[in-house]
Amino acid sequence: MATTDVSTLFFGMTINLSIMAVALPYFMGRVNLAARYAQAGIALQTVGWILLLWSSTFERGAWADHTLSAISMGCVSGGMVFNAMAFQLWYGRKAIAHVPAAIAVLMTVGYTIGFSSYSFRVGWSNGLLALQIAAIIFSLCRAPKVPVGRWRWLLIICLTVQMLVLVCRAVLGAFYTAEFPNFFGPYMVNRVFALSSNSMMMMSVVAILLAHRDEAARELERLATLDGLTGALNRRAWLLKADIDLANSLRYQQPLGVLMLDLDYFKQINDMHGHAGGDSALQVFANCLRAVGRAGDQFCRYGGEEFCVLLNRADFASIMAYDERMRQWLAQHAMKELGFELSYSGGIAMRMHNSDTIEDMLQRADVALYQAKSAGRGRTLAVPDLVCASIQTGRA
Ligand SMILES: Nc1nc2c(ncn2[C@@H]2O[C@H](COP(=O)(O)OP(=O)(O)OP(=O)(O)O)[C@@H](O)[C@H]2O)c(=O)[nH]1
Repeated sequence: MATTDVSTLFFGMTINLSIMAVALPYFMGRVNLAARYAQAGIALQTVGWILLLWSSTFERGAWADHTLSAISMGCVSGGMVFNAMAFQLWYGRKAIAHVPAAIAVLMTVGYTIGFSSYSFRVGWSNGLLALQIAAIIFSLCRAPKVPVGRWRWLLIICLTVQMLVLVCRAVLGAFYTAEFPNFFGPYMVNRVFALSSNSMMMMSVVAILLAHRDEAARELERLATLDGLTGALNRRAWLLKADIDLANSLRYQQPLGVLMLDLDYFKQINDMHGHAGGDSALQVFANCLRAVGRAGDQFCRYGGEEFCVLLNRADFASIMAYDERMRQWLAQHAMKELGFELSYSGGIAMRMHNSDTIEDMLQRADVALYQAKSAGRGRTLAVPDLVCASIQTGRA
C-alpha cells in the first residue's frame, strides 16, 4: 500500500473507465432507455475523471485548473444522476432523480464559487458527492417494483464503500487540511480512495450489466407470455396459470369458472373496416376484459378473435354478472372508440367435480359457445344439461 502511487492509480482507473465508456455502447448494441442512461452515466464520469487528471497538470489555482476541475465535478456528479435514473428504471419505477440532480447542481455551483479555498472545495465536493450517493443507496434500499437479481446488493455495497471513503476525504480535507493538503498526494486516504474507486467502479459496471441482463430476461418473458397485439396473456401462459388456479380451487373447494368468448361476425368487421379496424376491435375487447375483471381473474387471447377468462372463486351467478358488465362496457365504449358496435358470444363451464381438468372445462365452454353462436350470437350460454341458465343480452 505504501508504494502505491495515487496519480497512477487514478490514471489507470480513468483508462479503464474510458475503455468501458466506448466498449459498453458498442458491445451492448441497441439498448433501451435504462441502459442508455447507464452508458451516459459512465461516459460522463469518464469525462469528469479525464478533466480532473488534466486539471492537475496546470498550476494549482490557475484559471485552467479552476475551470477544468469545476467542469469535472459537474460531469462526475451528473454521471451519478444518469446512473440513478437507470437504476430507477431497472427497479420498475419512474425515472426521476430529483435529489441526486439537485445535489449535482448545488455541488458544482458551490465548488466553482468556493474553489479558491482548498478546505472548502474538498469538503464541499466530497461531502455532497457522498450525499448524492446516499440518496441513490436510499432509493436502492426500497423494494423494487419488478423482480430484480442480486446486482442490487452488489451496487448497494459498492456505493456504500464509495460513500464512506468520500465522507473521510470530506472530513480530512475540510478540517485536517494540513495533514491532507493534496488530492493526488501519497496519503493513506487518497490511496484507499483510489483503490476503492478502481474496484468499486469495476463492480458497478458488473452490476449494470447484470441489471441489463435482468431486464432482457423480463422482456423475453413478456414476449413469451403476452399476445403482442392486445397485451393479453397468450394461450400457453394462460393454460399454465389456469392449471395452478384449478389446483387451488380443488384444494380449497372454491368455485372456478371458464368463460370462452368469440367476437361475432369478425370476418365482416375485417372486410368492412380493414385489418387495422379488426385489430383495433381486438384491442378494445381486451381493454373491456381488463376493465371489468377483478384481481385474480386471468384472461388470454386464445387465438384469432377468441378469448378465454378464468374466474377464480366465482360461481355461476358471478360469471353471469361479469358477462353483463362486459356487455354494458362494450355498449358504452365500442361505438365511441371504434365507430361500430362490437358483440360477442360466450360459453361458460364451471368446475364440476374433483377430476375436472382445464381441458375438460374448455371443451364444455366450447360446446356452450358453439350453441350460443347457433342460437343467433350476442349471448352467453352454459352447456344446458350442466347448468340451466343463459344470458341473453346485447345483439342477438
Ligand atoms: N384483424 C384481425 N383479424 C384476425 C386476427 N386473427 C384472426 N382474424 C380474422 O378473424 C376472422 C374470423 O372469422 P370467422 O372464424 O369466420 O369468424 P366470424 O366472422 O367472427 O364469425 P362468427 O364467429 O361465426 O360470428 C378471420 O377473417 C380471420 O382472418 C387478427 O389478429 N387481426
